Amino acid sequence: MTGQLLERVRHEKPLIHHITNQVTINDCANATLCIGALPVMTHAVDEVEEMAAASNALVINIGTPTPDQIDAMVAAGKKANRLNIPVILDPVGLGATKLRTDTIKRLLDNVHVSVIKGNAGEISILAGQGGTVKGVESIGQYDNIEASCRDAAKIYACTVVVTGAADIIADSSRTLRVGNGDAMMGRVVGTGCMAASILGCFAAVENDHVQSSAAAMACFGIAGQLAAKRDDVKGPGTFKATLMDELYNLDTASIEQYLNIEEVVTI
Ligand SMILES: Nc1ncnc2c1ncn2[C@@H]1O[C@H](COP(=O)(O)OP(=O)(O)O)[C@@H](O)[C@H]1O
Ligand SMILES: Cc1ncsc1CCOP(=O)(O)O
Ligand SMILES: [Mg+2]
Repeated sequence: MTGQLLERVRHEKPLIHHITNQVTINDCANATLCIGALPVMTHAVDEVEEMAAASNALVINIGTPTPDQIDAMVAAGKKANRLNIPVILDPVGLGATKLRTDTIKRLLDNVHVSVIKGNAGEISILAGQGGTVKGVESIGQYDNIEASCRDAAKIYACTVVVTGAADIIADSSRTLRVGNGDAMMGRVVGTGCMAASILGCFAAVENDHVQSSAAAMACFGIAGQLAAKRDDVKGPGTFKATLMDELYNLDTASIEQYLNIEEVVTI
């Protein structure tokens, strides 16, 4: 399934419209292209509805929010909803400032999102269970994060992905755990944002967003594992460049060898 979905991304080359932050915008564009889809990054209020309509998924990331950009996110999200184009939301830094809290509330009140992806702190806050986010980093221990992931999925009627050493993916009825990835992925800025881009690529080709999200996180994680093993990777700098190479070179054989997706049984 995961390998087939990757092949569909490469065959269909979905256009992934991003309205995203200034820090990792180039990383997201490259990760999208390397996995086999097409990125476009634009946030001008005057064109986002037209661009969203031409796209196969919309990724909204609030990493560096400005008033105009937030208006553009709402306009593009509403247009995507009218056309049944999946919307991925990355609530970067939710809880760190009032602007981020207000922005996520406005987005979720106005736009139906298909997938929300965040770190443990961000998702725990969304689930109403509180959390600490320092800048964009999740701080603290979240022992009930699988339950928080499910709660957030029920509240917002969507699929929720929590990233970490293992990624948790839930909707109202299923929970999956993806064990792929490497600790080096937490040592470079941008892997969380890139994960949202890859989630968009897979959501564009598969309507079951628990399946598409599990495949996306597994592929991204396997690329990270392969990059971390390479002799020419000496630290975060070479790791990040090599991660792009491994996304580009990822094949079915590596997916079959490394795939680590399990269903979490809940009572
Ligand atoms: N210790 C780890 N082991 C395996 N994968 C990791 C680890 N830390 C982060 N990742 C991976 O890195 C990506 C970004 O996750 P994370 O660091 O939690 O996001 P953020 O940058 O938003 O805080 C995800 O694909 C996640 O699976
Ligand atoms: C550092 C920073 N500040 C605002 S957005 C951003 C990038 C966050 O990147 P990621 O969460 O993907 O590591
Ligand atoms: Mg990070």
